[in-house]
Amino acid sequence: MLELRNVSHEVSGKKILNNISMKFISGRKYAILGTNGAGKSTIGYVMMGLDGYKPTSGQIFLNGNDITNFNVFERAKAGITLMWQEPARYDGLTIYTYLTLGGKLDVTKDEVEEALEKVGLSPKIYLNRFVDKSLSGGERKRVELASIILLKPKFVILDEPDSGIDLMSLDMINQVIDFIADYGGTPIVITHREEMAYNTEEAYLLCAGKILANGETKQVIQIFKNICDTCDHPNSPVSKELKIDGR
Ligand SMILES: Nc1ncnc2c1ncn2[C@@H]1O[C@H](COP(=O)(O)OP(=O)(O)OP(=O)(O)O)[C@@H](O)[C@H]1O
Repeated sequence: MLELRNVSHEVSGKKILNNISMKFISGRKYAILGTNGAGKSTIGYVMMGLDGYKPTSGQIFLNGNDITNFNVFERAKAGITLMWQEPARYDGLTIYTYLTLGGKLDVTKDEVEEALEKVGLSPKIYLNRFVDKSLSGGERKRVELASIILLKPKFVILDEPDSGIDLMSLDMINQVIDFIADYGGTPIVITHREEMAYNTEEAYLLCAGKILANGETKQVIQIFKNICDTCDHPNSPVSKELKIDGR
């Protein structure tokens, strides 16, 4: 289990995250839902341990061990992965080299081709393409999803996985999310779109760095629609956390 306990994150005196507590159980599918600027990506960066995103207060635990002071490499080694909203480019690396970690990953060429097919990239066309600016943003995102299929990380934070990918591909992304849960991993989908959250089981609704609601995804989406869609002061949180029964 990955757990955030009373995590706050301040930048120049502004609380971007305010006393966040979250639990992510292995094999369960999660969404972190909220409008633009709610603090969703910041939570992803804090969980991943990126430079400059150490909690100002609070702790992060992985299977009961305090990993608050682990850096990004130590967290990656421990099984936490972040799929960026804007995936990185790796000039000079082919998709095949990238996906096999330069041959270090114990996978066959067939498995690499199968992973590419699962994300809608024809191996014949893409295997030897470079992971550089010649790939579109959506193609790079698909390559990242193929990498998740091959690496099978324990906790996968997917930051706006559908951004840059056409709507038709929502099913493909949902299949990857199911695949992660099926191998016992934990997908954590960061999104401002309820459509992207529907395939998860549990959701956290964020507003102005605070948790407004947590519970079964369908119920949290209902609250998102009732409160956030009609809110005339986005990112000014209502005063108390809404608890949903039957968690
Ligand atoms: N370094 C920083 N300095 C000042 N404000 C920051 C900094 N980083 C983030 N913020 C602010 O913190 C808030 C949360 O940002 P974050 O990127 O986590 O939101 P988000 O929910 O992921 O939004 P989006 O859906 O637009 O990606 C925003 O108001 C953002 O402007």
